[in-house]
Amino acid sequence: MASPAVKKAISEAALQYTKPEGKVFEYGTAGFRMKADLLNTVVFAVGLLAGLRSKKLSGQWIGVMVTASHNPAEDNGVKLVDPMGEMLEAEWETYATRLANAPLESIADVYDELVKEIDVKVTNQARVVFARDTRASGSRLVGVLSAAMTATEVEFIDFKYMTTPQLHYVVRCKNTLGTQYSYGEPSEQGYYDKLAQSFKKVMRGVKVQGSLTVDCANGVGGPKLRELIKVLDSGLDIKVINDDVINPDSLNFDCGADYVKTKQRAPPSSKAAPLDRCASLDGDADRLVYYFLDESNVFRLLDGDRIATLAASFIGDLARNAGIASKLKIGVVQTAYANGASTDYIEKVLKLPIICTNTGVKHLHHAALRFDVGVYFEANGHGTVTFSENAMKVINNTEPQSPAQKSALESLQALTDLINQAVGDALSDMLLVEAILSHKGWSPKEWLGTYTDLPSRLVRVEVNDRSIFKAYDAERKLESPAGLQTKIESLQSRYNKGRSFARASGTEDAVRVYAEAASRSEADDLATRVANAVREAGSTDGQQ
Ligand SMILES: CC(=O)N[C@H]1[C@@H](OP(=O)(O)O)O[C@H](CO)[C@@H](O)[C@@H]1O
Ligand SMILES: [Mg+2]
Repeated sequence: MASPAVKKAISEAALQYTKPEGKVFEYGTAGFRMKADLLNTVVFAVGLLAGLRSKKLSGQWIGVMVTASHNPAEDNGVKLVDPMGEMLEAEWETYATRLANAPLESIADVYDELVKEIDVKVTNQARVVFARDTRASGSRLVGVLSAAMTATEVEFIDFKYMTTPQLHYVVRCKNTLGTQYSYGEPSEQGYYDKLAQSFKKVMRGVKVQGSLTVDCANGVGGPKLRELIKVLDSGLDIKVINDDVINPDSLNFDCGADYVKTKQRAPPSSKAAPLDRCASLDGDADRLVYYFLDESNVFRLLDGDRIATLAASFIGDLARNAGIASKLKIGVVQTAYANGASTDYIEKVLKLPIICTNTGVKHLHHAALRFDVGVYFEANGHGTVTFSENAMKVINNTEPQSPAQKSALESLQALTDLINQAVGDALSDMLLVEAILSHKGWSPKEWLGTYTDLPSRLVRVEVNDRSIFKAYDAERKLESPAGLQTKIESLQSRYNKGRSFARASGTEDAVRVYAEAASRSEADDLATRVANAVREAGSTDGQQ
């Protein structure tokens, strides 16, 4: 049971805030996310829960990140990070939702109910690290977070501005410090040094060709990339663009990974010439996409599926060259949004197993852990590679029998440090891509040439109640509304290589429809027809 003093402190601190009327909060795929001025009481609840989570886990460090990623500048959000740098355990999402919806007058009681229900030893230590992106509302919100933690006597460290993956990194470092699993120095500098040193190792004997233009979405990735460049002594020429963090409205405006992926075009501010290598980060630098203009000035996108295939093929080659391929189960994790051509390429050319999961990185991450080397990416650019304990052992303990084997093993070792295994990380993924392209001697054109994407279309459909759209089979099929799945299947069968599915978004009040087919017009046509069917099912079902 929480002490009366702590309960009183919670109540007093809570009453400084006002709960937005009639709003129901839910801890979704990306934590809580909404207009920043509605977030005070939610962040307060998250501060309380972070302390409880740490106490429950015997004082391990928990992270709290204040960000709304690629959303507009006026939004903000908050999410919790578990001890190994992974997303909050699913069961705790419901506790977060409960606390966030508790009336302020009784929030201390709800806190106490949770203490009993989850069986938290309140006398345990609680330790939390937090950081925020560059949104103007961030400083107010970390103030609220600190108030909740002060009331509940939680020890905390404010890491100020950080990218989301940097915070995940720090959390994992804090909890592994001094153990055999030590992940690194728990500081921002420690993060840069680890990336720079491992990149240098991976790049031994190869040279980067040309320069890389990086669009930082005018978010926290800009200043952080500049810090990274200071320690990257590797011949990589990075041109930083869209790194304005002074003008608050510029964040994610006409730039960034989400803009590039959804609009299928370069940011208007980009001055890159044809065949120049370009990349875009999102607002909190956990998403990355590459692109270039071809000889005819046509925009060419290299998205998360492309990064996954590039990484899987490179790691597969290294494992073969190191003579350890038979000891490592390498696999790829995708969602239904992965382009069918990438899935085909992984199965038929790379000959690797694939797992398809629900949308949301936590699902992909979880599935990736089933492989020794799990390469996972969402098409939109979230992703990373995980290495199992067995993989680490094999990579670190195999005695090389030849110089070629030695060099492949050293590259693999360096890759395990270069890759942020805690979470998808745009800066780390970017160095990974640069290293692979350098090793292969590829420009983005050769990378694009590995396979041809099927034209695809993503449509957002607003319906009365998206909760009636219930998906199964890794969200590739719908069990309700009744009859809709049959209709979608009949529509897709009319198109060459047609594939389409619809699912309720986990982050927006809408149903997303995806369609791909052999030609642009067929993909567009299929998407439109399925979207119409969804709209119709959404409205008739509401009236029944
Ligand atoms: C099609 C799509 O891009 N969906 C995104 C989006 O999820 P939805 O559940 O589709 O709204 O936001 C998630 C969180 O950022 C991200 O993980 C996911 O990939
Ligand atoms: Mg993001």
